Amino acid sequence: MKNGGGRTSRIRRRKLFTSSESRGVNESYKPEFIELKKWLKDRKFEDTNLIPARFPGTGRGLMSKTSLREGQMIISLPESCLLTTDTVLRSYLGAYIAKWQPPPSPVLALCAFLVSERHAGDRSPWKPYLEVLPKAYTCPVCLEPEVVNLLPKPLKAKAREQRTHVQEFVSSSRDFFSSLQPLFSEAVESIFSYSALLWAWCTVNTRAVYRKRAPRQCFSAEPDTCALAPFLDLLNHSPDAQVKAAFNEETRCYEIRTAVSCGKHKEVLICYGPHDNHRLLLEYGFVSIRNPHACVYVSKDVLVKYLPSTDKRMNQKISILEDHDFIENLTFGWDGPSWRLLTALKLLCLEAEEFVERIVTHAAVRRPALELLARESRGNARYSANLRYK
Ligand SMILES: C[S@@+](CC[C@H](N)C(=O)[O-])C[C@H]1O[C@@H](n2cnc3c(N)ncnc32)[C@H](O)[C@@H]1O
Repeated sequence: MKNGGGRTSRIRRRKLFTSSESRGVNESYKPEFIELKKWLKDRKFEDTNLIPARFPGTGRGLMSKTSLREGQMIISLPESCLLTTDTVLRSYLGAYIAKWQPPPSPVLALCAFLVSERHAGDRSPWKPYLEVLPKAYTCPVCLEPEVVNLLPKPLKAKAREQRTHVQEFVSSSRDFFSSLQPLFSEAVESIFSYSALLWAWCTVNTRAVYRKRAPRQCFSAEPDTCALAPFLDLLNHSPDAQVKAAFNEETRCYEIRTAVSCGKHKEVLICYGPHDNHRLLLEYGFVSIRNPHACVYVSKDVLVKYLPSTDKRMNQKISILEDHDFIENLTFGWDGPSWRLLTALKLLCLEAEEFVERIVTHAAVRRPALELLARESRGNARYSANLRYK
């Protein structure tokens, strides 16, 4: 078949891309969404202008039924719909958490509750929510080692760290799960299996909204900031989405308002944060094609490889950068090198005399010397960013 490369086929391709990106296929008729809507209504959630739909670019998300005005409330989810550590403490797990030593983390409590409720099946009051949760995830911890091996080096290292973290999270919680045995007729090992806990961990990590709770004695010192927000958690990410999202202490609802107007039948997106694609893949299992925060990580090996091998001070310079946490997260973005990368490069490129004068002989004031380099680099990074847009 001939591969069309002419002007007409380019225009056709472009049109297809634009229309398929904005048009979603309504999924609100699906039984699981009808059940979810009833469940939300029972908990005083008012109907919204949004419906579940599937989009070619982003997958399942929420679509506007009507056009939306700037500042319009699009979701107001009552506290009673949120799944938080309060929900867990009020449940049958509460007494077990309260007496367990050392205290479990807030995330462990949420994961244990999710696994236990999913195991309860039809008996779970959370069933309509559990039914719409993804069955599997695409975060690196879920990928086969051969796939992880194909990732760029710094990301590969972070993906392996994530796997180790989850494995430790599960193995260090085994005794806690054993303590829950009186609640179940089946063996807890089969209920709280690695795959069940991996699913729960990914559910919390890819879907939870930020809702800070004061520390409590029954939990470990890790911050308690995750809340699962049914329906609201169907919103996909766009780096340039403009919405305002926060828990309103007066209305006791998690509220989302548009910051700009939005057309009818468009996907409504929120911004998960100014994340680069490494972070999006690690935390959410996807990458964003036109990501203004996309960047390339520069490893220590690459830095050393392209600097003069004759520099006798290279090892000393590298260890100064390591000591001051300036060897990780060095990146090139759309605007050129980040100020961290510029700082590292400045230090590594200092001539012997200047290096001795500015850094070595002032060992006691090394931090301020580095800070000065960093400040100069911040200025340069901003300057190169401005140049790009002129
Ligand atoms: C809070 S959920 C959003 C709803 C989700 N799409 C669903 O079907 O349940 C976050 C997950 O949605 C997916 N996602 C969000 N934004 C995306 C995007 N721009 N492109 C592709 N997938 C996206 C990722 O799998 C991410 O982990």
